[in-house]
Amino acid sequence: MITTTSQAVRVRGLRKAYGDVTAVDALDLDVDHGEVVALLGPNGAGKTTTVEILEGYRHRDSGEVGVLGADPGRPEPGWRDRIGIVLQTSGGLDELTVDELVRHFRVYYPAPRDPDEVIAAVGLESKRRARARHLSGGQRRRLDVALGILGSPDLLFLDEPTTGFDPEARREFWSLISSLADGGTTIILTTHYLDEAEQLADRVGIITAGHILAMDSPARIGGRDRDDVVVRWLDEGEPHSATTDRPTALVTDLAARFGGEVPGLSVDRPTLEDVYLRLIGHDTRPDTQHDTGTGGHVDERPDDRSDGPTLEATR
Ligand SMILES: Nc1ncnc2c1ncn2[C@@H]1O[C@H](COP(=O)(O)OP(=O)(O)OP(=O)(O)O)[C@@H](O)[C@H]1O
Repeated sequence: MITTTSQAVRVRGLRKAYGDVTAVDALDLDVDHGEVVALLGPNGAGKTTTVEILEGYRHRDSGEVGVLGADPGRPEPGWRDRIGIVLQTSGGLDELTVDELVRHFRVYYPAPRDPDEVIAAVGLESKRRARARHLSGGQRRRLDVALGILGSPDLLFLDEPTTGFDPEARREFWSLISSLADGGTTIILTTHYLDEAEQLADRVGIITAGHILAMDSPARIGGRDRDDVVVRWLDEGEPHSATTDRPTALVTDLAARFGGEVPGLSVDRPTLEDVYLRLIGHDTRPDTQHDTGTGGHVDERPDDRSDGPTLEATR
């Protein structure tokens, strides 16, 4: 049994196969208390299997797993009460109202939160008398979260929490999750939305073929912070761009050349999606075309301008 409590989750060499299919393969994972970690990966990468093993709902073939200091395969009394789970799809008891459902599920926890407080926390006060089957998709998801946090979990699992949400509902849901994180809840979420991972997660883990390919903060994963940057601007209405690892120097030169504001200036780092696709083997970023020999690559420039700010700005 793992006894360390310095981390909320510690996984070493986790393996799980379904017959011939290896779903999880030598996976290591560490999650600190209070951290929000997003697990990303293509369909069938092994995210759900991993999370279900952490939740104690699926047996592993081998490897060490510690969740809140216990082995989820042999949970200690009270362990499950410290975990909240919001599944991909939930249903049942749809004839009950929001109020009835929250009060109904309280009985499963030794020290449940106040039902009114939970309903308010997920923003469902105006729907407390609505039957679950009459809720919209986003409202239903909020109810799922209400049920997931009812026991004041130390660790909350969210499986693709905002699938099917409209943009406004997604933003509202993110602020709900952020407020739980601010309150110290450790959160592990799986998602296919890169912007969601970027918004919510302290660290993202990219899983492919059952193991973690990369794990870091959204800003640094895959060397994103060190990647070349694309600087774009307009010169007499013509678009120019350059790829450089020294964007500040380039923008400073451009500002000097234009005597102040650089028309149409934008400075773009690779998005989390760019990095994700590159890491899983689908690089969609355009190749650079010309090397200026100065740490900048000119991607694109009109043929009739051979000596504008483009090249000189990078020198
Ligand atoms: N109960 C099962 N029986 C047999 N094979 C399974 C079972 N559950 C998952 N698998 C297989 O294990 C692999 C990993 O599946 P898993 O559901 O963990 O992936 P995932 O990353 O969560 O995918 P998704 O993003 O599509 O939800 C897949 O090849 C899947 O077909």
